[in-house]
Amino acid sequence: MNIAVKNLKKSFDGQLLFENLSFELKDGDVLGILGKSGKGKTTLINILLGLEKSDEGEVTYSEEPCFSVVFQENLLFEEKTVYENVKFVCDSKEMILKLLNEIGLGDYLNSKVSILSGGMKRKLSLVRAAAKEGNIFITDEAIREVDSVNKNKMVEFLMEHRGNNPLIYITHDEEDLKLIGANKIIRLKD
Ligand SMILES: Nc1ncnc2c1ncn2[C@@H]1O[C@H](COP(=O)(O)OP(=O)(O)OP(=O)(O)O)[C@@H](O)[C@H]1O
Repeated sequence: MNIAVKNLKKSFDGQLLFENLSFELKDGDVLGILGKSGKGKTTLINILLGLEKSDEGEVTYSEEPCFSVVFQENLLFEEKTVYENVKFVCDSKEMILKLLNEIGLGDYLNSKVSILSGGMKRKLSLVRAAAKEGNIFITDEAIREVDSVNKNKMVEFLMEHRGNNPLIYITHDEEDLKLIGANKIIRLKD
């Protein structure tokens, strides 16, 4: 999968977030998008996902994109169980159990999401993205709300399960970006 982003421009109510933003991604690439709060990180991925329109520019995919996404907000079904949440994107019970065990949620299969801690919900969001057979991985602050041991574990999990698909990794944290080892970085500033 190749992604070509050309001359993107986006502003809201006269506030310019970015312009002339261009980059290309291919299989294996890890793109870090770094920027403080409000600089347009989520807007940029919404444009890539087709949820938001850019003012100018274009995004081209070499094949039909299928996104595995960890959204900034977990967007989990709080009243459904851990298992059911992953089942929405994956038919293989074996795969679901394997992924949940790997990330350390194996004991919570039948627990409602609403009883999980913030970090556990983050892990579940990551499992759901990994369980989906996509060809692009996008994560927005994937490893927030967890301690450093769990951060390392989640990064390892993410890197294993994205396979060779391009990964777009959004964060406001330089240290998190180092952990992920991005080979391309975009810094959104004023
Ligand atoms: N639909 C919208 N209408 C108007 N303004 C918007 C809209 N979406 C985002 N904005 C504004 O655009 C700016 C960038 O928002 P965005 O959510 O992309 O930032 P971010 O870098 O992801 O921030 P954070 O790290 O806090 O999530 C903010 O000032 C926000 O208020």
